[in-house]
Amino acid sequence: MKGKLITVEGIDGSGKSSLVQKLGERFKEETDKQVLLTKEPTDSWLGDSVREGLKREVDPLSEAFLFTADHIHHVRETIEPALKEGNIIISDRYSDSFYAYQGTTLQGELENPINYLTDLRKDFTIIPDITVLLDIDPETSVKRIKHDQIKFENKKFLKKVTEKYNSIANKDTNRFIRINANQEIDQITEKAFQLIKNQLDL
Ligand SMILES: Nc1ncnc2c1ncn2[C@@H]1O[C@H](COP(=O)(O)OP(=O)(O)O)[C@@H](O)[C@H]1O
Ligand SMILES: Cc1cn([C@H]2C[C@H](O)[C@@H](COP(=O)(O)OP(=O)(O)O)O2)c(=O)[nH]c1=O
Repeated sequence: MKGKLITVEGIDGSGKSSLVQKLGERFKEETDKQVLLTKEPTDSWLGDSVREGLKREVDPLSEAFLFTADHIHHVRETIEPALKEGNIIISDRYSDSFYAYQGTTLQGELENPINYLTDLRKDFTIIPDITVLLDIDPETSVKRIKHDQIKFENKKFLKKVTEKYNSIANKDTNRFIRINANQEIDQITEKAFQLIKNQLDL
């Protein structure tokens, strides 16, 4: 029995964490499968190192490898075993965050950052069965953020990340579901839930 990997993506403040919680509740109500909620950066010490890096000035290539160490750990320790068990996994961020954010921080440093980053991970990542991309204007998403802002949480940067997300999603329309995040959370949840259920035949 093979499980399903669902990922939720979008810029900071787009509503990912809220959606993951609500989707988790919906799937628990409607299926007899185990539902596992997870996230990147992870809660492990590798995730702590990533969060430490987010508070510091660090060169973007080193930072990309920190994110990648955390991702490998996440795939091996959490994703692979849960898929083997037949679980439904919902991850709050995953590799598309990496391609969109590090694709932006490495712009100008590498010739084609997204190709480089995709190639870097191709031998050990597991591609999600479906990815929900929350569409929102950075002006709106930044206003929603209540904690002290970390380095990526500014409109100019998030505009560039949005362009990267759009270009990644446009190349993989079978995997991506795009939802307008400027609606009530319950509406977003219901739309995402129905689309995922239909597409994955759950
Ligand atoms: N659909 C929505 N409409 C209005 N506010 C929202 C919505 N979804 C989330 N929020 C609020 O916006 C803030 C950021 O949401 P969160 O789910 O943490 O986003 P992310 O995980 O993408 O950073 C939180 O205060 C949350 O309550
Ligand atoms: C997983 C991942 C996150 N990030 C960034 C996005 C966020 O700005 C930051 C922390 O992620 P997160 O805690 O999910 O932030 P938020 O809840 O505000 O969306 O790390 C990357 O740059 N690359 C990655 O591969």
